[in-house]
Amino acid sequence: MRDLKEIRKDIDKIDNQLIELFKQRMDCARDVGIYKQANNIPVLNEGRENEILDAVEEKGGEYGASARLLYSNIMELSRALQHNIVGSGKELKSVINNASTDIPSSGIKVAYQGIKGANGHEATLRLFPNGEAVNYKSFADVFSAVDNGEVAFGVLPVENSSAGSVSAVYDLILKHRFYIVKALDLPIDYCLAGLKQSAFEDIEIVWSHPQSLSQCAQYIADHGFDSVPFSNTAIAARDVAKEKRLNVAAICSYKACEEYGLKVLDNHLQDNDENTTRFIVISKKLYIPKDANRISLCFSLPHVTGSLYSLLCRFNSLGLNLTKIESRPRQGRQFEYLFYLDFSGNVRSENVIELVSQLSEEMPEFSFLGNYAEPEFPIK
Ligand SMILES: C=C(O[C@@H]1C=C(C(=O)O)C=C[C@H]1O)C(=O)O
Repeated sequence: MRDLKEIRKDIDKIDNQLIELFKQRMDCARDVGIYKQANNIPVLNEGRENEILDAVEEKGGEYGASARLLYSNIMELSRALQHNIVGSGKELKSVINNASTDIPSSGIKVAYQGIKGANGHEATLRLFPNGEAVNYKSFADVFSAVDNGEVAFGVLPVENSSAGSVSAVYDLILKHRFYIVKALDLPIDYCLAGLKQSAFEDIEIVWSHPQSLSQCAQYIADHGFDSVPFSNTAIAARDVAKEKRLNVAAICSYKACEEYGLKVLDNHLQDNDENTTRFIVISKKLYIPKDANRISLCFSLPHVTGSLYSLLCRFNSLGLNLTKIESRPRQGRQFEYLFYLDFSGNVRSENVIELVSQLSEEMPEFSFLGNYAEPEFPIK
């Protein structure tokens, strides 16, 4: 067995050579960048990269796979350097520089899905206390209202702490690619809302939105209730009041229960005490408030091995914290996905804007969805 001190001495010697070679390689990459800028050549050259990766894998012998991984990282870094030199992402930078900082708070209409008393209505009141909340039937209708200018903003639920993502909304975000300008994590508390003349023992059937049924799945199973999906919790409450069936109750907010003249038959039905739903605000116009701390992007991945891995490496190398990544299948394309990604940061910091600009050039179907302020903890 070799002596540990001796081996470490060798490693130090090799590292000294490696770092010199790494610097020389980066200098070459920089020169290639200068050439590319002068000759208007794109930074990424997949063919060349694949040739290099295949060659190092072959030469790497028993460490072939590791050599490939090491080189894919090195090339990622050399590309990042070249993007800086060629000034990638000019269009995006100008969009970001021209964004307004102040989101109007009054004299505006804000769309939400459902009716008065819905969680979306509550989120809208919290996000725009001085705005005019306008209700729409479906999530798609909220997007259309923003699209055709009927409203300035739309409020949509994207994720619940126990039931997960609202995938229908993600699909609409990826389709329309409006900007996200605000977000909020709203605590969600459900009651069992029945007719004034019903007693808890009469209830056999519960009506609610599928997300809410899922957040109360254990409660529903424990009581042996049959559940019926509704387009919205407040609509379920309104219809319980309208249809007057003694054995039916809605699972809805306390506000909806009161709004539609129902009686609380049971409290706090959610399986998880810390039940919250994250809402976002969509807009056709970009606003980036000064205190923005969250960035959302969407894109598809280039058809190269490890492209998701190398993307994540780039965030890691800048110390940026991903808070969400969601993949949605692309319509009509088997096993191809669009990615939606959130991370912490502000585009006014240099490393963040550089990274986003680079991705805007390299990721197919890239969109910058926004940089907005989101409280770190759920509001009370
Ligand atoms: C250095 C170049 O630019 C990029 C980086 C590469 C590398 O680091 O080897 C290879 C191809 C390009 O995607 C080049 O084009 O040669």
